[in-house]
Amino acid sequence: MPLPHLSRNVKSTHRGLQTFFVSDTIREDLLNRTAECYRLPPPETHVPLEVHVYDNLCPLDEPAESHAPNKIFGYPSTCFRATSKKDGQPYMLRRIHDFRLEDEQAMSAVKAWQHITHPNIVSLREAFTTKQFGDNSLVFVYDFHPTAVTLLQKHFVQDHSVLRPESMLWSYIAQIAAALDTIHTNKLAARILEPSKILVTGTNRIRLNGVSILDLMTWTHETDRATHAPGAEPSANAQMIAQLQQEDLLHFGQLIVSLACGSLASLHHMQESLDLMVRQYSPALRHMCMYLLSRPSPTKSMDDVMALIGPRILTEVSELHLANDVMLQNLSAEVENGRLMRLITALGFINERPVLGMDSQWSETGDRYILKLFRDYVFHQCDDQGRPLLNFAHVLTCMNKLDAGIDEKIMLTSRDGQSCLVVAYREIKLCLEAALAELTSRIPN
Ligand SMILES: Nc1ncnc2c1ncn2[C@@H]1O[C@H](COP(=O)(O)OP(=O)(O)OP(=O)(O)O)[C@@H](O)[C@H]1O
Repeated sequence: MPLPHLSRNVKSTHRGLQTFFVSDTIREDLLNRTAECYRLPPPETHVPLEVHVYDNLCPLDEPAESHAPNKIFGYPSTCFRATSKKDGQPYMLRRIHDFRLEDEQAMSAVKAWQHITHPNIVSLREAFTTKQFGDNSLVFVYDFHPTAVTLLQKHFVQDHSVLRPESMLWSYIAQIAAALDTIHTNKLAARILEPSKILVTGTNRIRLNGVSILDLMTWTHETDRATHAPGAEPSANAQMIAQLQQEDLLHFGQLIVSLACGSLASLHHMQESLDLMVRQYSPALRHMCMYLLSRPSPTKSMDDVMALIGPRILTEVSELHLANDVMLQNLSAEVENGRLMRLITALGFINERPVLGMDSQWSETGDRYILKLFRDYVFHQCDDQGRPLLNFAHVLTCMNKLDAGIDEKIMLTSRDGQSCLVVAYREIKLCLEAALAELTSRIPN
């Protein structure tokens, strides 16, 4: 019988430990993510103890001397990781400083975004106003993606242009297009497609960050008031959305050009940048950018963009399936380990238990004696010279066989070497179940 997650052609003693566990890269990534969720703020950081239903605030931005207005929002903005007191989960709080929301009705602008769940959009949870920062602040709450960096941090911090692999660009394009398609279908516009407002996690997974902020902020400004006001012409709002969607397509094109040329300055000399793209990339990529950068028109839409991406979406889908297979493989190894952990715990409950009821010999007698010898057989093996053998593969193989309760027999020897027992894993499994049942029956109600 093939044992779970053990290769059939390799001797158990020759298999590396990594066969039995989640891969080092994935483990390290997950550990870093967990650490990031619990990272403490640097000493002397002044943050409120709690804001609305969130506490444990930890700043995510670099410490700044002063809070200059953010270029995108027009107001200073700072980001925090914080823990929700409602569900204990970490969230990302974006505070817009010193922003007075004139009309609570403006909050309706975030409602439409709260319903959007998309793998390439950072989900918006809620927005609220607060005085807990000592001013009138507006706060947007998003999902927290530990260890995320922005596209700006990942691709534009160096002071020289670096060309990007085309496959990576198409992957970004497919993901951004998927996000925009959902946004536009929901009669909304992203409005912000800036490298500093796109998050990257893992290898190349990206998410649009900061959705809804401009919708809410401009709602309170005179420009939007008329279109959102009760009784306003519905077509006025639809027109405005259509215009903002066209701007999304332009910004999308600019983003690709700057990524392809490896510099934000490339947008200041567009013709030169497009010429560079002709030399370095496929005609399809340039064609895509030309379409996105073309003059807005009622017929220009995400549908056409999707058609232009065409077969490259299949590459993206295949890559995702492959990544999913790897994850599933890693997950199954960990599920096996969880199962074995339960068996080892059961042995721990029984072995060396000093007393059960009035019986001080319980763990040394009957079925339990076999379990004690089995424990020695699994964990306390020595070589000919009596030196300890720490063979993980042996432990896992034994525990897998015990779990399966197979008929294979093994020889168990007492510590003094005076007695030997030949028992099948099936019998050891029965002993374990019986001893555990006896322990369970003693648990007070
Ligand atoms: N939802 C999130 N989950 C995890 N980290 C986030 C999230 N949103 C932002 N961050 C991190 O917080 C930091 C600040 O984000 P922000 O959007 O302010 O970027 P920025 O580069 O400081 O841009 P700006 O100059 O516009 O303030 C970034 O390092 C970013 O990676």
